[in-house]
Amino acid sequence: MTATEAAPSSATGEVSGAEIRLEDVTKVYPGQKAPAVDGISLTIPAGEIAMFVGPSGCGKTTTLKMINRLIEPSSGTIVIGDQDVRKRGVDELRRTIGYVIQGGSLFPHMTVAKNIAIVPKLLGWDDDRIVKRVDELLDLVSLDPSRYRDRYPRELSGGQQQRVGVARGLAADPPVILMDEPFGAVDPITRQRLQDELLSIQRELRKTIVCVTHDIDEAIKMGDRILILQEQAHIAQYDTPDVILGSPANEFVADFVGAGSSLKQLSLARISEVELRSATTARIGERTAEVAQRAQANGDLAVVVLDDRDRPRGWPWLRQLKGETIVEPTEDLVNLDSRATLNDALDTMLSNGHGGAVVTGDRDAYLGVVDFVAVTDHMRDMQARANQSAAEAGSETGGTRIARSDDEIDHGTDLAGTDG
Ligand SMILES: Nc1ncnc2c1ncn2[C@@H]1O[C@H](COP(=O)(O)OP(=O)(O)OP(=O)(O)O)[C@@H](O)[C@H]1O
Repeated sequence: MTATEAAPSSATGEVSGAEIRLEDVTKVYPGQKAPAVDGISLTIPAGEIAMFVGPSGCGKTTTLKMINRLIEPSSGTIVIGDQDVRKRGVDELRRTIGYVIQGGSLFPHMTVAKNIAIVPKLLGWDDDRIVKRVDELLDLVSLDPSRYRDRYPRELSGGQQQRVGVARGLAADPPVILMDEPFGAVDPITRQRLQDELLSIQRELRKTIVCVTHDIDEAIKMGDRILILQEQAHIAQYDTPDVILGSPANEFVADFVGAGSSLKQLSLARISEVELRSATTARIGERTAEVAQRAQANGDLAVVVLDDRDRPRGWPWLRQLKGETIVEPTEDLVNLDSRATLNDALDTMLSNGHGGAVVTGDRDAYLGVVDFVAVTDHMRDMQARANQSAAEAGSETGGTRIARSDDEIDHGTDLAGTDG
């Protein structure tokens, strides 16, 4: 097995990605004097998500596209696993690197299944294996295979097209996936869902993912590491989100990340840190009277309806339960993945009228319900901890870092105060 043919991913969460190393990589476009990318060196550990952010024209996309040789570097070395990408045929290289761009870029004349199967077909997989893989991937990106495999891209919403784009990027189980503004073209709620789905998929697959984004909140939410670039792809800072938020390396980073970072700290805290409540659940086909009785005994006014794979399908109020048995709900329930951020949680809670949200884990399976009080309590705890570490940092170092923290804390108080 070569370094770029990773072992098939399993549900165990083992790393199936490969390390990516850039060594003094430069790109000068023909006819230009100044390099678009000027000697960047960077290591992305196997199994991590690296988010590239920076001002327009700073060289994010050029850097990304040099990894799969859509753009050839002028000098320097790029190594994936233990192989120099220049030593590999361009076609073969690209088949082992997933590539996902804005809108999914699906071929309009091909069905969803055919779009997903492009690379496996090129790799000569037999038909049975391809059919199985396509269904498995549609399932993974939360599209019911029987409903969607034979549709054409025009018969899908923007978010669904983007999901198919992600499925296509994953099709041949590549160790490395490159993404260029993958969720740039969808509305905020769909964007949040797609982000959550990608995080959930990544929890299982542990690929190495490199993703260009314009959205610093997306970078904070998704990234194990964030690369902040200045002009000509000079590195302003490359670190974990909490270090970048807590200790920006310079003014450029501080400005870029934005003032009042406690709001952004909410993007660091995950639902998985908050205590969940176990709400009354019901199965499709169960007798309504029994479900209502159970809910009343629990003091619940609504029940979470689960399908046969434990996936929440709806969250009807008791008064909405008509008929003898529980039927498949028609509402479009917005679930929260346990890796969603507290920011996402607040958005979802404010839009559904339940004062809470249904939380799911791997493969969209039901975990529990998070409510408004639990989130605001958690925010208060976070703030108390931030206060304490600011005070401790103050007694050690004094000065500017404290001023910044005070600023952050004020914003935190505002938020908790207004919404809670
Ligand atoms: N094919 C090309 N020929 C000449 N110059 C190019 C070419 N592609 C990009 N550039 C220039 O190289 C620089 C970096 O471009 P790149 O697209 O990598 O930036 P970016 O950070 O991804 O920008 P954005 O956020 O706007 O997409 C820019 O100054 C751009 O104008």
